[in-house]
Amino acid sequence: MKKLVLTGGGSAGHVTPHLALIPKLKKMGWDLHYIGSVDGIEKSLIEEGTNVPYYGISSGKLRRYFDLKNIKDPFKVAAGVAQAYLKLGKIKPDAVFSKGGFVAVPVVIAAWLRKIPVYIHESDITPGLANKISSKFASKIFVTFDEAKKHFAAGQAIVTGSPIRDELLQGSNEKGLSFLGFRSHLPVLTIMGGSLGARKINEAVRESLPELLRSYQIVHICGKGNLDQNLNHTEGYRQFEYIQKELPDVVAATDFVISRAGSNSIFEWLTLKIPMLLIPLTRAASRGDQILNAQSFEKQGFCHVLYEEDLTKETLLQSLKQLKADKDNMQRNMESFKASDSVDLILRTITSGK
Ligand SMILES: CC(=O)N[C@H]1[C@@H](OP(=O)(O)OP(=O)(O)OC[C@H]2O[C@@H](n3ccc(=O)[nH]c3=O)[C@H](O)[C@@H]2O)O[C@H](CO)[C@@H](O)[C@@H]1O
Repeated sequence: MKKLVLTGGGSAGHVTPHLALIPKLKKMGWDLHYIGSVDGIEKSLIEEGTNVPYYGISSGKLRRYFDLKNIKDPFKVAAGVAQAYLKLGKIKPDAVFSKGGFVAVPVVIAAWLRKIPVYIHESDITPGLANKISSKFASKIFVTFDEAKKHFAAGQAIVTGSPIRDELLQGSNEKGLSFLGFRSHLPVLTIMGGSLGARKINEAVRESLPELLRSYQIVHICGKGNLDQNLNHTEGYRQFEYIQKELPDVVAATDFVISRAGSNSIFEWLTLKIPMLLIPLTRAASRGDQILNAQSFEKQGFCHVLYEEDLTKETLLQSLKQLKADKDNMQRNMESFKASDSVDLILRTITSGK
């Protein structure tokens, strides 16, 4: 039986593509194992969402800026490499597949030391630091965007698009409404501030609630620790830290979305043809990857964009009005998008061992 070690974490975008691949890999007879951090979001997503055995290793953040933790973290990364090296020695996988994030770097280095082929996937137009480092040790790099290819060595990258979980496309509108306690008299607006939530979006939404609730029923995915208990009994408003199992039904019940521009999320909304208003993470808080993602979608007529610097109660309400008015047009543009068979492309390459 062929063995594959999966790795990636730190935020859900570095894990959910694995969730799309796992059922098919199992059907093909692969023996799967996951190496992640001791307590990152990847641990609960894998342990609760699959029966793939999970192993936690030490991990440190790699920063481009000065921070006192920069002194301690290289030791944590070195410890992670040693732990991953031992684990890989026990599992003896045929390959390692990394979806990026800092925890993946020690696993990739350990795999390279053991001469195990490494595959990685990059979801954004520009690679993150973890994937930039990992690419030096990888045989092939799968990328979501064609524009990402130029950041890697010639011939190394394959455009596969974004692997999307099958179940996300099979949700039920009725089940979604019933789970949310909603009726069908008003459209459902889902707000998803990235897998870790977004403070500024949460504030603007909560400030605009009285106006929003006149026109929409609201699902607010606000991230861990961001629930507002005062709003628990607000009619037509449901808040969640994260939605795992019920997400397919919730998206099936969704008419409009306000979302961060994380790559996996926006390709999911696009595939589901749900009109989206994107509020990308700022350059101050990131390398600007979400801005590029959002601009690429905007150019193709798949979304409207509201920059966080311009986000106020007024601009939020105004942007939503424009989104509603442009709905049919946007959905027509989305119809022209043909998703690549991402899961199969990735599986074919990993299986062929090239
Ligand atoms: C802050 C940060 O570093 N963000 C990055 C991170 O975003 P983030 O982790 O938010 O990633 P994405 O938006 O790409 O993916 C989030 C995933 O989580 C899922 N989900 C989310 C909320 C929820 O309640 N339930 C649920 O299942 C979504 O369906 C999606 O599959 O990785 C992305 C892909 O590299 C990057 O583009 C983002 O810039």
